[in-house]
Amino acid sequence: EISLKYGADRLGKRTDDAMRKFRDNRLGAFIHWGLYAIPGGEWNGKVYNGAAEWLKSWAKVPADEWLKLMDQWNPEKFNAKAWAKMAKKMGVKYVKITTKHHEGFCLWPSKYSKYTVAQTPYKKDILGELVKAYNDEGIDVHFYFSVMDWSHPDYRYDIKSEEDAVAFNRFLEFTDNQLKELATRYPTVKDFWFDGTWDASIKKNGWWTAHVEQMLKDMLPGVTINSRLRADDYGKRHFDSNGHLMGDYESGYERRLPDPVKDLKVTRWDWEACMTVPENQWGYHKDWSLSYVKTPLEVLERIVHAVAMGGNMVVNFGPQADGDFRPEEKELADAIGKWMQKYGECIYGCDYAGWDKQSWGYYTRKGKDVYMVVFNPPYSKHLVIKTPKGTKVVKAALLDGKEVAVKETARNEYNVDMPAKDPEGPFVIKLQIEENA
Ligand SMILES: C#C[C@@H]1N[C@@H](C)[C@@H](O)[C@H]1O
Repeated sequence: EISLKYGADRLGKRTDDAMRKFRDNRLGAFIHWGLYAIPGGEWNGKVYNGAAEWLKSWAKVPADEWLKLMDQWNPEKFNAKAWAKMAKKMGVKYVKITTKHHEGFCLWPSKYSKYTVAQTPYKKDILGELVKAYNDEGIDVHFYFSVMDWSHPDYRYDIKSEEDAVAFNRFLEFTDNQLKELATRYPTVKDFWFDGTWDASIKKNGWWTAHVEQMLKDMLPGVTINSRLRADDYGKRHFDSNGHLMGDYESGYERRLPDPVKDLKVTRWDWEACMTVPENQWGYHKDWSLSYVKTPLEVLERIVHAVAMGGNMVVNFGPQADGDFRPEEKELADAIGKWMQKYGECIYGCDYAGWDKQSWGYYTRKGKDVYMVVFNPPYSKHLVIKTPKGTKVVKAALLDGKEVAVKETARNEYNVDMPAKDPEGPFVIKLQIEENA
């Protein structure tokens, strides 16, 4: 291994209570909310089908013109308590909120920027209202923070001169100040999810990324930090030049998931995926017909897929400029919530089971309990199970206790019957097993 000053500072998973809670939460929601919700993907009469929160870039809008949108920021339908109730009903255990996206607009009254809610007609501290409302519902709050800031004159994409270096150091100090401000104002925050860290300017300042992780952990013991913040001495991101994960969990699975057979390496570390409901819209876009919109069933399968491989899943919501959610997102939250109400036992606190994936769906595991989450019931009406060597299946039952027949068909192979009554949707069978039998 090569020696690194700014590489991984720990090998293996964190085992403290705060990380255990992060892991056990399993299901989260993303809130992408900023000035971009006002134009919703349209600029000067042209609708852009790229990600709506990147409209400033697609339409080549100068920062000062873009930030004039602040004069229209007045979400009269915004109700933090209603947002928290919606999250509670969906069964999410945490919510990641965009404190500041690439545009530089801050959802909190930062004293280090003039582009904040305080300088809009709304005036009030939206982030503070949301932190309180979610926490009051027992939901953890995580902060999304974009290091890249299109509003700041000292931001640099690369460091090519002494002037660049001096300006970017001012920018890093500004960023430190905003992060300290967030950690001080909102001490119940449990996680920082950094984004906008791919530019050469940051990769050439790996020291700073290690400093930020340590600074936040000193201020908020137990806080978790995503791998996307980190760059090592040589600019390697997420995993250092020795292949060790930096930060507390891998955060590279954005709109994609590891393969349940070929990518089992991810089960060796903590990781969290995040997903959009349309093909690629994080912020509010007025026209979802421009791309495929995943059904609640397709969102649910991605949630189960992540947990089955020992990861978390964060489902994205892009609230409207008026502070309400679009009908499709309300319907999604309701559908997922109904399923979690009935079957959440196979998600919360669950992990990778270590059994060979079968075509009918996914396994999750919690201690001695192994769950079968069935998405694709076979024509044979038998769900084939292959157990690891020395593991026997003693009993199989639906979560309401009703048993289903299990027949051994070969060494470490079983047929589990489908329930007598068609469950009409993905369902769960809980297995009682004996290991080292
Ligand atoms: C690219 C990019 C960003 N990363 C996602 C989490 C969204 O914030 C998107 O704008």
